[in-house]
This record gives sequence, structure tokens and C-alpha cells, in this order.
Amino acid sequence: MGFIRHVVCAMSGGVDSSVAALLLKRRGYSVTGVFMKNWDSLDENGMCNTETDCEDAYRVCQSLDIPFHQVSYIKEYWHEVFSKLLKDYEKGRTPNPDILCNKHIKFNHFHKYAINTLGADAMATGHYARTSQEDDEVFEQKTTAPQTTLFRDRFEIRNPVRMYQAADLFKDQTFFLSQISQDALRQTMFPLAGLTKGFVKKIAAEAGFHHVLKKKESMGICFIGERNFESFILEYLEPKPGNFVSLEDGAVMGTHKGWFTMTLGQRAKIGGQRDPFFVVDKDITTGDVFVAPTTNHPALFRDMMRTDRFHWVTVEPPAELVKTQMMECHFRFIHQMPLIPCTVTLNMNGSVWISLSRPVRALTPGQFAVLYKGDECLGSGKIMQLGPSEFTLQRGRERLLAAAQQQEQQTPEPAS
Ligand SMILES: Nc1ncnc2c1ncn2[C@@H]1O[C@H](COP(=O)(O)OP(=O)(O)OP(=O)(O)O)[C@@H](O)[C@H]1O
Repeated sequence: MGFIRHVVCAMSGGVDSSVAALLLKRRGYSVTGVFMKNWDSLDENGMCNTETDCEDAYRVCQSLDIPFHQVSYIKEYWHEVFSKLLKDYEKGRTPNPDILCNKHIKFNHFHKYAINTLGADAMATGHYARTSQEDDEVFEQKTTAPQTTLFRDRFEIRNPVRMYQAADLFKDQTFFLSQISQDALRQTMFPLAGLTKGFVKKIAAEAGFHHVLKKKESMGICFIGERNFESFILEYLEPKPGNFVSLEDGAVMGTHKGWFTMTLGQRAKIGGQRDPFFVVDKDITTGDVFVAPTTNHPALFRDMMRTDRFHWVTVEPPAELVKTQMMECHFRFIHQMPLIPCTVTLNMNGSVWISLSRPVRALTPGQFAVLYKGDECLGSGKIMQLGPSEFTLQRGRERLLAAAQQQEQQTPEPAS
């Protein structure tokens, strides 16, 4: 028998991470529970919900008889997640703070804290996701020699660890993990990888974690909580009033306080309008928000996008893509939306073009395009640019047709 391995489990005070810690303990590891505090505020009722969450996590650790720590990443969250989120809103994009929180906080600062400060052999979370490693392989990662040269060759990683969708496909959270580093993934365990949510709840009940089971599921946006998001974000951004403009005829339909919180596809709240209108585009230089009637207006449907530099979880782009510059795989930009077949092309600067097999509604700049090959989550890139909408294409075809007809009429009689 070797010595007992030490695993640090990120504990939110929720069901999933409580059961994750319990399972790690049952597997015979020495487990430490750590609660992260990333946001410092009281909610609308003057209650600090992170305190009750922390208390809940502590009680679970007590009943498991494992050490408990609390660590604050308020500063880091502010600089690396929240300020980036505000910048994206100012550029007219709709960011995803949960993906950034996993990338910068849980799988960077927390990972380093677990391994370097607490001396753990691995970290764990209650995420529903799977990796290509067995537990024992995770522990072997620590013995790999530290990097000796200043730069690690991008193509040096042998046997990269892959990230797969969880057995419970409905609960799968790889979408939110699509930006995490290979370094962190190599030292991470997901104890819930093979379990369904229902089963996890049953384990929690049997273990007597009633205070945890009673809690409401998920608290909305990462650490900000359930409050009204629009009024919350407007506390941090200068108002940028502008007009609602009808896309179809250019008519001004009303005014708004700022386009930050308006995301493509959402219903526009236009004063005095009885019929529903939907946000289909924004012009951040003029402040115009373009709207169109009907929720499935062709101006909302597109099948092409370009990302920023794509983050591949295994570090290198798939061999097939490097070799041929093209790859067939699957795409989603919203958690739990059905996967859509797509073709990806790789650009010189590491960004990708993604061409979907059919147009989808409300592709949105700032959101992450997440790619899957089979059940492997390959990684993601932030959507920076959209291809033309169905509406634009339709109009283009109509103009071409009209021009052709006009030309036909104008064609001079052939000279005799
Ligand atoms: N405040 C926190 N402190 C420590 N770990 C956290 C915290 N918030 C989230 N985590 C970790 O990230 C995982 C996923 O968090 P998420 O917010 O998606 O909650 P969840 O899937 O509902 O899980 P849980 O039921 O454990 O809250 C958690 O299982 C936990 O390991």
C-alpha cells in the first residue's frame, strides 16, 4: 500500500460538490473541502448568500470529518472575469461569465492553490464532465518533471488528456469547461462523471445532507446570483441611450437606455408597442438597436461565424484540422442546445471559421462557440464575427433578380 493521496475538492455548498467530496472520501483519499468566495455583496434583501453557501459547505465537511478552508478570489474575479465582462458589453457583445470563471478562477487560481499551497495531488469539482484519465493517472501527473526551458513547445504535450461529456448528457457541463487549461485538466477529477443527477441526489439524501438538498438549484450567473441582471449591470456601465430602429423599413420605433443588456433574439421592450419585436442587430457607433417582428424572423438566422484564437483543450488543434485545414464536427453556443453538424476551417492566427449545416437562431458575438467530436469536447472560441443573416441573403437575391429583370427590359433591340 502506498501513501494516501490528497485531493482538494471545490465545495459550493450545493448537492453536486458535496457528493463529489463524499465519493472521494469513500474512494479512500484524504479530502480537503474548499469554499471560494468570488463576489462581495449583499443581495436585494440585505442577505449575503455566499455566507450561507459557505456555512453549508462547512457543515458537509464536518459531517464527512474532513478539513475545510475558505479562500477569497474577489480581486481576481473582479479583474479577470467581471471587468472583461463589462468590456464585452461595452463592445456590444454578450459575454459568458461562467465560462470565464472556470477558466480563470476555478481551473487556474484554485488549481494552483490546491496543488501548490495545500500540497494536493489533485483537485476535484462537482462538475458533470469526464476526462480520459483514470484516478491513478491523475496522480502520476505530479511526478512529471517541471518545465526546464523557458518556453514549452506548443506541440510537446504527449498523451494529452481529453475532456468528454458526462454520462448524464442532460447535466453535462463540458460547455462551461471548454476554456480550461490542459495543465489544470491533467490534475482534475470529476467524481460525478458517470452519475445521473437523480442518483447524486439519492446519495446526498442517504448521507444525510438535507440542508444541501433543500437548496434551490443553480444560482444563475456564476457568483452574481439571481437578482435582476439588467439593473445590476447598469450599475456598472454608463448609460448609452439610443433608438429602436425597424430593420425592415428603417423607421424609428422608440428609445432605449443602452444596448449592453440587450442580446440578439430577445424581445425588445418598446414603449407603446403592442406587437412583439425582437432584437436582431446593434450598431454600437450610433446606439441603434435594430428590431424585427416575429421571433423567427430571417434576420435572426445565420450559419457562419468566426471566433477569436480557438482554445483547444488538448492544446493542439486536431491532427485532421492541421493537415487539411478543415474538419467536420459538432457545434453549440448555448448550454444544452442540440449539437449541430458543422465544418471548421483553421486560420493562420489560430482563429476558426465555423460553417453550420443549417442556420441557427440568434448566434451572438461574445458567446462561445464550443466544438464536439463524438462525445469529446474539443474546446471553444469566442464568437467575434457573424456571417450574413438569412434576411440579408434574401434581400441580396431579390436585388440581383430585380437588377437582372431591369437589364432584360433595358436590353436594346439587337441592331439589324
Ligand atoms: N463558491 C464555490 N466554492 C467552491 N467551489 C465552487 C463554488 N461554486 C462552484 N464550485 C465548484 O464548481 C462546481 C460547479 O459549480 P456550479 O455553480 O455549476 O454548481 P452545480 O453544478 O449546481 O454544483 P453544486 O451542486 O456543487 O453547487 C461545483 O460542483 C463546485 O465543485
